[in-house]
This record gives sequence, structure tokens and C-alpha cells, in this order.
Amino acid sequence: MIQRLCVLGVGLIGGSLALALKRSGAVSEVIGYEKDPLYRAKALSLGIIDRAEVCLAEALRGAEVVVLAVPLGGMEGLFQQMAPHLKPEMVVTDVGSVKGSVVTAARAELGTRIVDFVPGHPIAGTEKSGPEAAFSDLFCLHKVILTPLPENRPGAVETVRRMWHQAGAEVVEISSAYHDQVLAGVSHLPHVLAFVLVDLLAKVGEPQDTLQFAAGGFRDFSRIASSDPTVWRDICLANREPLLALLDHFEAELHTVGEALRHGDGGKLAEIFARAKAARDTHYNA
Ligand SMILES: NC(=O)C1=CN([C@@H]2O[C@H](COP(=O)(O)OP(=O)(O)OC[C@H]3O[C@@H](n4cnc5c(N)ncnc54)[C@H](O)[C@@H]3O)[C@@H](O)[C@H]2O)C=CC1
Ligand SMILES: O=C(O)C(=O)Cc1ccc(O)cc1
Repeated sequence: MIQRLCVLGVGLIGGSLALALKRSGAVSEVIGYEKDPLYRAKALSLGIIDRAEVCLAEALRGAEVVVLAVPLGGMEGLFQQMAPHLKPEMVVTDVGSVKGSVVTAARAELGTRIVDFVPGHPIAGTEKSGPEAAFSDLFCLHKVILTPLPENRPGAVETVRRMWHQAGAEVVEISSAYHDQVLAGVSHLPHVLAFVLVDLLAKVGEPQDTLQFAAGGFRDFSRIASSDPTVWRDICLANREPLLALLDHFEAELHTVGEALRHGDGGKLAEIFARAKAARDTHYNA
């Protein structure tokens, strides 16, 4: 049982974690540190947090576990501001979608307290944001990736592992470098593609005219283009190297498709489409 949890950034992910832990009885009290006054009030009225603090030192006081749940661009500043207020045995974790940049910032700012910072990333979310979008089931049966550091105190890793387990998630551990490479492919590039396609369609015609003719496939593919632009700007910048490498690769593959179309090469198109269908079916329909 966590006696006091401090959530920095009470939006979709921070809010959902607080609700999940409250529902399972895994936390006694949740303190919220949230920069947006409207979100602060909403999180209180929805019962996501028990107390809102506008002073970071006050928010951290007496917390057993601190969770950074702000967009990636805000992580380094928070590490810097929180460092003087961290007490021994206070466990700190984050939910950022990129791990290398968060680990670099934590190492730069936390000094010896790095032993109790355990990087994390729930592989669950939606295209919505803010406390009103939070719900207690979000992490049920979803994976949470931890990328523990060699410096970590084993007890700190165990505390974070137990917290996510109590929120309903399955916890796995991998390295932060591998995490960032894999997530560039299964999450970051797909979001970029969805944003770019919807932007392109919006530029060439009035969306209300053209989207009325879209079927379910377009709705499925484009849903993530409704995600928060700040959150996604930060993710792309934080993971720019793996994302750029993959984008180059993707451009080359698109060029191959373009050439096949230009030459009426149906065999090539069918070969690519069949390989993709087999890979997806094997994973989802197994
Ligand atoms: N959206 C998603 O589906 C997922 C997001 N993540 C990660 O979770 C983190 C949060 O994302 P969301 O919950 O989606 O965003 P969100 O926009 O719903 O929540 C972020 C909250 O942090 C607050 N905030 C921003 N800067 C702050 C600061 N310096 N101090 C205090 N509060 C601050 C915002 O006002 C907002 O309420 C991001 O790092 C993102 O990469 C991880 C998994 C899934
Ligand atoms: O909306 C969706 O389906 C997502 O893909 C949510 C999501 C967004 C960011 C993450 O780091 C993890 C999951």
C-alpha cells in the first residue's frame, strides 16, 4: 500500500494511474501538482486527487512515490526543481513515451537520488487528454515497460513494479535504447503518418466535404491524429534519431510502391501487401 502518491501532471495518464490505484485500494492519498488551474479543479472535483498543491516542495512532502506524468518537454525542468526536495527512500518514476531523453535528464539533475528513479512507460493511452479523459481501466491487461538503471536500488524497482501491477498492468523490463527503437516503429512513426495524412487531406480540400465519404478504415487509421499536438511534438523531438532513421527507411519503401504503381507492377504491390497482411494477422489473429 502506498500511503501518499504524488502525481506531477494530472492529465490522461497521471489521472488514470491515480484512479486505478484508488480503485484497487493500493493508495491512501493522492496529491496532485498540476500547472493548469482548470485541470487542477477538475481533478479535485472528479476525485482523481485528494489534494492539489501549487508549490512543488509541498506536493512532494511525505510522498512515498512520485510520478512524473507531464509531456516530455517538461520532464527536465521538473527533475531540476524537485531534486532539492527528494528524501531518501522516496521512489520516483515517470510515464514518458521516450526513455533515453528522460534518463539523460534524470542523470543530469538528480545526483545521487538517481538510485530511486525508475523509468517507466505504460503502453496504453487514447487520443484524448486532460483529467476528464482519465479512467481507472486504462492500464488493465496492457503492458507497462520499465527500463531500470544499473544504479537503481532493487527495492525502488520493486515498488514501481508493484504499483503498476496494482493498476492492472503487466510489467516488463527492457533497456531504454531498445525501448526507443521499438516504440519509434510501433507508436511514433504511426502517429506521424496519421498526422501528416490528415493534414494533407485538410490542405487539399475542406475536411467536412471529403471526410463524409471516409469509411471505417480511415477512421481507424486517423484516430491517433486527434492526439495532443504538444505531447506528440515532444515525443518526436525526444526520439528524433530512431524516428529519423525509420522515416528514411519508410520513404524508401514508399518510393518502391510509387515505382511499382508507375510501372503497373501489380506483382510487386501484391507481394508487399501480402507480406504486411501475414505479419499483422499472425500477431492479432493468432
Ligand atoms: N497520451 C497517451 O496516450 C500516452 C502518453 N504517455 C506519456 O504520458 C505523459 C503525459 O501525457 P498525457 O497524460 O497524455 O498528457 P495530458 O496533456 O493529458 O496530461 C499532461 C498534464 O501535465 C500538465 N503539465 C504540463 N506541464 C506541467 C508542469 N511543468 N507541471 C505540472 N503540470 C504540468 C498538463 O497541464 C496536463 O494536465 C507524456 O510524457 C506522454 O509521453 C504515455 C503513454 C500513453
Ligand atoms: O491512442 C492510442 O492508441 C495510442 O497509441 C496511445 C499511446 C500514446 C502514446 C504512448 O506512449 C502509448 C500509447
